[in-house]
Amino acid sequence: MNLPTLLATMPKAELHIHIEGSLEPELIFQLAQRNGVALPYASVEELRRAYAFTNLQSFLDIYYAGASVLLREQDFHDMAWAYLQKAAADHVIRTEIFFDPQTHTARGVSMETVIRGLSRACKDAKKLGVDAELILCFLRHLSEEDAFATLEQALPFREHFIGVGLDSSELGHPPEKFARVFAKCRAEGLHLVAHAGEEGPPAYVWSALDVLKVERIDHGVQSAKDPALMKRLADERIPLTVCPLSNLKLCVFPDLQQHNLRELLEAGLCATVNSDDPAYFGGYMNDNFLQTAAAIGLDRQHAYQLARNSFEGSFAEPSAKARYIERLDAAFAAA
Ligand code: HPA
Ligand SMILES: [Zn+2]
Repeated sequence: MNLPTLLATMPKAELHIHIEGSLEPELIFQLAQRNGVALPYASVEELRRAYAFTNLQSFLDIYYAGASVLLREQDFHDMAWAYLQKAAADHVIRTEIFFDPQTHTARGVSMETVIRGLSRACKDAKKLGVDAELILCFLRHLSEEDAFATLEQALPFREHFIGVGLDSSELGHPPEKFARVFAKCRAEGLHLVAHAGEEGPPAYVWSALDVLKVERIDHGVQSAKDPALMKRLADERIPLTVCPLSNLKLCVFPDLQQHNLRELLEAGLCATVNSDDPAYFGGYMNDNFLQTAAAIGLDRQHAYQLARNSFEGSFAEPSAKARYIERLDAAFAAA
């Protein structure tokens, strides 16, 4: 089996996907019509043409505007279901999905509407052969007080999400701004992750680990600038959820050939490949794997390690992890 086919068909986990970032322009227009929401774009093509980003903030402005069409439980379900079908087609057998409740509650949509819609789609995903879980993200450009209020609204639905994360504008909003709310989440037994070192410095990765006590770093590619941090990440096998096409589209790297994924892997880090916001960045999981492999020259061993890292880095129960890895080994043995 050639490498592209192996990359596409190997079982894998996705650990970094914002569900609002899976909203395709076609679905944005359908939902706008269904809900009577006016859009500042005349057509799907015009909206797609606006997807020319120069950095994280230029993307976030359009991403939050796109989410304004989501009003009802069914809308959240339909968005997640569309993503889960794409994930299944890419041989994703486990996915841990971020959602941004503050983007919706700030518009008057209830926490219950958001969580029930997404959670129903995750349960339905079993029919597709995908184990899907939810991770609630706090928006870091808002206050910690706002994050506490969000947690309060979400706790009645505690059984519907497995952890919390931290996303949105990184620069100027270091992890330590959220020290107290993460401590509370930890006491609640929630898993903890945070975006760090996407555009921000290695210091933000250190504080995500040492102050927030996160179990995984989302992005983390700037860690390569700090040898002591690289050693820590490798020694402790702290997973990095790397998103190559996102990094390309948000100009974190000038081109995919210069992406440092290989460097991270070869330094022994638990690096993984993920899609981040696939509707905005030009590709789902297999697009990320195939384009990155071609650009930086990944081989069969890298492919195996990336898939294995994705299961190792997941929050699945040990028995489920073992089953996933058995399926991976069987796929490589047959290939
Ligand atoms: O890549 C990202 N970084 C920060 N916040 C985000 N929200 C959606 N995608 C991202
Ligand atoms: Zn992200």
